[in-house]
Amino acid sequence: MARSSKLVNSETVQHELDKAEIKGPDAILQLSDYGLLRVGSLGPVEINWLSNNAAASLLKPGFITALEFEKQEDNWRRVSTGCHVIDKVLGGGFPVRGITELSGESSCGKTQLCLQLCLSVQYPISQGGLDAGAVYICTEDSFPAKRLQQLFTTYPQQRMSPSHIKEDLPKFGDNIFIEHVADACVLGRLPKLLSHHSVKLIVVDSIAGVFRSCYENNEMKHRAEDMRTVGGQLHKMASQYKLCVICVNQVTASDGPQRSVPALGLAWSNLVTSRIQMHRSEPDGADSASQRSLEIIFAPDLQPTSVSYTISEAGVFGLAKLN
Ligand SMILES: Nc1ncnc2c1ncn2[C@@H]1O[C@H](COP(=O)(O)OP(=O)(O)OP(=O)(O)O)[C@@H](O)[C@H]1O
Repeated sequence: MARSSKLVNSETVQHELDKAEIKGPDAILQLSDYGLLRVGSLGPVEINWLSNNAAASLLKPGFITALEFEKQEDNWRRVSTGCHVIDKVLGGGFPVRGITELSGESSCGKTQLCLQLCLSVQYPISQGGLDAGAVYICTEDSFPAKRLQQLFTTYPQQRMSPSHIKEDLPKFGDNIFIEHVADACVLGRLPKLLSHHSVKLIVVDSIAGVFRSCYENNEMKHRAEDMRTVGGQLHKMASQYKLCVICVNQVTASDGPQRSVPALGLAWSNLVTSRIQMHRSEPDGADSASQRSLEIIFAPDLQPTSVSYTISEAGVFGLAKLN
């Protein structure tokens, strides 16, 4: 580590990192403060010291070339949702680093938002996309193909002003790769696909579905190991291909919208870089704009905040606050 502090015993911190198998500044920065708090016995002072030093060790002192600058930019890109209200809360969109978990009650709109991102990622970088395709891995329900078809026509109209709509819109359907898998081999064919196609978004809908079926009660340790393996693979792909990974997750023990707890427990939570939760307070059929909200629970670079949204034929769109 580049800096030291009288308050922090760097050897103890290093020991805790080694125990948790967290190697290098990249891995440290991919964890939120919440995630770091769960690493051994680190306290807020150590975490602050650790994050500052990890960031400092990545920042090269002095001049960098324009090419290096552009490469650094690639590490911090985001996929716009196509809605400036939601993007504002997300710091520009969904990040291409680490794992972003999108959790929420049934029918709150998680799948809708992910479908929308599969289109948005295909837009040019200048328009908030990443000029690349998406992989959609369904682990539970079948892929909502009809709804996606509808979005092909409705989403671009809402996303851009009519003067921007041109005939050279991306051919959305050609760049979305769909797979149905329901076990821990969920990422089996992905490496090959990623090496042959330009993909910048992976959606796993849902991550709970991967670990639901094939474990008995006495196999929880085995399940946690599989979770670490799958999480590690996703982190590796995100960093190697600089792509955005979104894991949809269900919530359990929902006792009012603020108390919903994402499924899979701590073993999974420790692997998540950013946790975003969608809420829906009324049953289907009673939709009203203010009854849905999207909340940042934790993220390394975002404030905990929330925004109301509505779902229309064109997708998920935020509602600007009235002053
Ligand atoms: N064409 C549409 N127009 C308006 N709203 C729609 C449309 N299609 C779906 N919705 C809304 O989206 C909601 C379902 O969202 P979605 O399928 O993303 O839920 P989910 O959070 O993924 O739920 P689950 O966890 O059960 O899969 C419904 O409440 C429905 O009102």
